[in-house]
Amino acid sequence: MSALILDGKALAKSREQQLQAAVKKFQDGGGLQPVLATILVGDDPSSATYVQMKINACARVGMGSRFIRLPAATTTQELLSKIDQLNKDPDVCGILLQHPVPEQIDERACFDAITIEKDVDGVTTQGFGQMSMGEQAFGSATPAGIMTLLKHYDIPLSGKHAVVLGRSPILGKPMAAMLLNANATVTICHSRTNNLAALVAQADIIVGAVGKPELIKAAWIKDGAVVVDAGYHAGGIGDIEKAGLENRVAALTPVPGGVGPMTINALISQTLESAEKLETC
Ligand SMILES: NC(=O)C1=CN([C@@H]2O[C@H](COP(=O)(O)OP(=O)(O)OC[C@H]3O[C@@H](n4cnc5c(N)ncnc54)[C@H](OP(=O)(O)O)[C@@H]3O)[C@@H](O)[C@H]2O)C=CC1
Ligand SMILES: Nc1nc(=O)c2c([nH]1)NC[C@@H]1CN(c3ccc(C(=O)N[C@@H](CCC(=O)O)C(=O)O)cc3)C=[N+]21
Repeated sequence: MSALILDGKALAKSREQQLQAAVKKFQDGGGLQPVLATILVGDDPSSATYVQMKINACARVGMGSRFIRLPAATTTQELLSKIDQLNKDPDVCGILLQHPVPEQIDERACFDAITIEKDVDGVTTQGFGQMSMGEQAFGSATPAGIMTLLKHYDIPLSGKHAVVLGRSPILGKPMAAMLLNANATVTICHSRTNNLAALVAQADIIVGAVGKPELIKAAWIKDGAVVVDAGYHAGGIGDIEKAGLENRVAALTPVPGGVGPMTINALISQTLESAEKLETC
């Protein structure tokens, strides 16, 4: 058996073409250009690269972006007042605060200061709560992108045992809630989980989001499973070891070219959705 490759790069590309047409239609109908504001605090080079990738994606589909770069020594108060300004700015329809922020900043308070209407990256407590309850809200970008990818490839989720490794506020936890809402039976593992290998061995669907290169071993994964790797490390390595998996699992996401492009795609599609809902845009 040769695994189905869940090609996030190709899917994101074709969805960008549809988005580009939708942005044009929105503007032809009298809408203003949808604008995503991205905030980067500090000078971490990989964060700067990710933000640039998001700005480039906006440009490719004809959306505007506003880039706000703040010094590493920014205080919580200063960041909160910047977010408040963007909340009130009628030209901005989405706000992205790049994670992580320097440690003196209360990241949760800053995420939660983003008005729900403009939370196109799905990071607020309110958005998470609404999404978890099955109410309308923008999903956290990475798990939302993963759900779009699974849906595109008709991966069955109902009744399946999904094992999510990682419980971070913008990845593992919302991923688990989305899979639960799609009627999967969900197990969430984290750094205190005792029997990781045995739990992974039971999984029909595995989502790796631990932030440790190849922590999840190929040998733990059963034949026929669906393998989703959100991890991204230098050298094109994910959180899941892939050796030999292509010949025995049902489907897998490549790294790179899997989850990453779908994250950006979720962000920009949700930005257009926000523009369509907001009366000011
Ligand atoms: N492609 C994309 O678009 C994106 C990719 N990423 C990637 O996804 C990965 C996860 O990111 P993120 O969620 O932000 O990371 P965090 O560091 O915030 O969270 C990591 C999670 O993994 C858990 N964990 C750590 N070590 C172990 C272990 N030994 N066994 C089991 N669980 C463990 C932690 O548990 P505990 O809670 O107990 O500490 C925590 O819940 C990273 O590789 C990151 O680069 C992230 C965002 C977007
Ligand atoms: N508030 C917030 N929201 C995020 O969504 C968020 C964040 N903070 N902080 C950092 C992580 C990281 N992240 C990535 C997005 C795309 C790729 C991506 O497209 N990667 C390409 C490879 C790119 C390359 O290196 O060429 C791929 O996987 O194919 C990777 C990582 C979003 N994040």
